[in-house]
Amino acid sequence: MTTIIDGKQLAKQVNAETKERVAQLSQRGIVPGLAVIMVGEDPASAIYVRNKHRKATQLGIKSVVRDLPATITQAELLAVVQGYNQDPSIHGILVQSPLPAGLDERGIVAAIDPAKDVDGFHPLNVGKIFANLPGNYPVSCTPRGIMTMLKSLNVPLKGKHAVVVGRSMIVGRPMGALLLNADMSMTITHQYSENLSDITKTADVLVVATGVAHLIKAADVKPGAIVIDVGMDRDENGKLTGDVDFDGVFDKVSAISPVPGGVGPMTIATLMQQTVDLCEWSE
Ligand SMILES: Nc1nc(=O)c2c([nH]1)NC[C@@H]1CN(c3ccc(C(=O)N[C@@H](CCC(=O)O)C(=O)O)cc3)C=[N+]21
Repeated sequence: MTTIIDGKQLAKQVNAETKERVAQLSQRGIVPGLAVIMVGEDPASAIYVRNKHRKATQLGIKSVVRDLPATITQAELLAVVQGYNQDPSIHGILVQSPLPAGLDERGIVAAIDPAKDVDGFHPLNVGKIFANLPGNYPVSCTPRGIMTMLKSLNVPLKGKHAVVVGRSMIVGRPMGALLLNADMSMTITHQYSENLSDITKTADVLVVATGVAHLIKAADVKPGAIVIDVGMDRDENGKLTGDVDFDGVFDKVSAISPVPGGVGPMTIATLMQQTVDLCEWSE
């Protein structure tokens, strides 16, 4: 029996908890605030931003979407970020990625107040997670959501082998850090890894975030493995699909997250959760 890790259902549970926490805060006259900065007109980004805005509003979070032209200069964008840094009604700031060419995304992210860095992309917060420092700080939402998914399975992770395919700053690297912090053995692989299949076949937990549709097939997974698919790819018919050949690996693994309905909804739920975290931590 293979468990389908239902990210949509789990996201509903997380969102219900978030909504309850927002209600508790409102009794003290506090409203968590999220500012989403979107530069240019990337259509995919526009949809994501709209979804985030809708979810935040549903949960009682104040959501501000700032649409800026692709022609904005680095200095002007920095000034917008600094405005939200100074704004006490805003607890989380997110700069939708990717930024148009010509803007230095790293420089913009580094200008966000680390205490308002709801994406967990600021180098200070990235450093903390890699150092496994105790205390309260934001963590990249997709990996944090994936940890929530893994915990929902109620299987021990300690001492097991986690393999992450992909080494991005947003998913692969922080994912590896969280799995390591959960006392797993941890391997990060990437596009230059030799004998990738030999490595993925040793994974008790396999997290795949490459952007290559159906890269991982049945021959690449260990029997009984837990597989998390972070892919957001399009198949030949333009349909959303993952980095894992879901149908092919299904019978071989113990648990797998689908695309859509897996990691995506959990990323948004975690973003909302972390907005409320930042608000509570600022009190
Ligand atoms: N600063 C920043 N922070 C982000 O968190 C961020 C970003 N930039 N840039 C773009 C990516 C992408 N991302 C997604 C979130 C949810 C779904 C999601 O909910 N997907 C649904 C389906 C969506 C569909 O059908 O197209 C699902 O997987 O079921 C997808 C993608 C957040 N991102």
